[in-house]
Amino acid sequence: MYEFVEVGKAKELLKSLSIPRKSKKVNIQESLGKFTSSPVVSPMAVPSFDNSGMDGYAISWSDQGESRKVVDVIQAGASPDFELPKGCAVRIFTGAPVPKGADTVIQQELVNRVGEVIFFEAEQVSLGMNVRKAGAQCQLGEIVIPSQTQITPGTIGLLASLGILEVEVFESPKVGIILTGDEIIEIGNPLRPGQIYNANGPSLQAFLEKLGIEEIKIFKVKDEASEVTRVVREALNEVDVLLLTGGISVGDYDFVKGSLEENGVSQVFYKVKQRPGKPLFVGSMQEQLIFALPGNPASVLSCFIQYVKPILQEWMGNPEAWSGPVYLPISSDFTKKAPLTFFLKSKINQGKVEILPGQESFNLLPFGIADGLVEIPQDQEHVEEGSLVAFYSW
Ligand SMILES: Nc1nc2c(c(=O)[nH]1)N[C@H]1C(S)=C(S)[C@@H](COP(=O)(O)OP(=O)(O)OC[C@H]3O[C@@H](n4cnc5c(N)ncnc54)[C@H](O)[C@@H]3O)O[C@H]1N2
Ligand code: MOO
Repeated sequence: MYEFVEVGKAKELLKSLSIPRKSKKVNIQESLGKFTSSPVVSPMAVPSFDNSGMDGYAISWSDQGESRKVVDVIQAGASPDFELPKGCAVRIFTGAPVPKGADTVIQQELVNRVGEVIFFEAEQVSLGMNVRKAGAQCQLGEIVIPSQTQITPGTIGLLASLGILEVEVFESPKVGIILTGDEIIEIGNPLRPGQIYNANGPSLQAFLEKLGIEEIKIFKVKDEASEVTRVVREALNEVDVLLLTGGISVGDYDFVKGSLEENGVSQVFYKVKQRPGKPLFVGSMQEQLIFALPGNPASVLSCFIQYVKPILQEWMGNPEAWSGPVYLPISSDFTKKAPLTFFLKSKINQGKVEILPGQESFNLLPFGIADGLVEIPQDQEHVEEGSLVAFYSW
């Protein structure tokens, strides 16, 4: 049971958790952004027949001379059952099958046609030119997409070209969000004194949707111990990953940690040497993972990006889930005193990263324009303009 761990240790603990990934078959049109859970094997050779790569004339290269008699026409979609006679050519179009006996296509720009005879210069022609051979793209049984590949529009095109209707992908976990806090009001309602709008819920929901989480359940609970325990139990019956916001600090109305323990959740770690997001709690129960995010909006978003997002990506088969930050030069000096890792809302301007004003953990203003977070390590007090800093994009 770890307490007040460094950021690196927190990530190490998360990486060591076992993740119960499941896979399912989906229609290729619904697979965009998901990761393949097994290699995709080609059910056929592609192209399945030799075909022309140009509009022109199909000939046999070994026939002698610089002219041929045109004896037929083959369109794309045709299935010719004749063999090209010696010394002859057929008019052919892009994508049309090259007939038996022909091995070379001369594009029409290189040909002078007079009546039924074509003339060309032999030195401009080479054996096999403009013929797309059967199996040139892939052979029957060949692995065309490895496991754990993210499906892009291009991948979908490839799958369709192979006649594949469904693809096996990793399922996304069901994620629950429990919002705690008597002061939290849904947008669309008037605010009474002491109340604030629920910012964490909509923002977490958007993050989850962006990651491709398909099932999201939202729960709201009053700051009352028995209620928090009841709603945690209800949520744990329904989801694979449970996120909570607020109520994880040490206040008299912070009931989340106790409620999780009462429901049998074991602590992986509690509190991280970071700002914002210090009171983060991570727990596990059988195959479920539980993240109690500190209620301040900046803490929620920082903890989500640093810890929840990579776990969810790993769950969904992304091999780059923990690949870490990119390094960019910082646009001005930065100094901190506290021996904590800082995560700072930042914007990229002309290749440099700028730390935005308003870094307090209640302040959402910089999130309006930020591109991501800069990480300043725990023991570093000063960063000089132009030096490289770790940057995590959304
Ligand atoms: N005595 C101490 N007090 C606090 C400590 C500490 O170490 N000792 N840590 C502070 C830090 S750091 C953080 S972060 C917060 C975390 O507190 P909780 O997780 O218990 O969160 P709450 O108190 O419930 O809420 C904090 C803050 O966030 C607002 N909030 C909550 N939910 C939402 C929401 N859905 N949308 C928008 N804003 C939300 C809430 O109104 C509070 O202002 O504890 C410090 N205190
Ligand atoms: O850990 Mo808190 O987010 O600094 O306010």
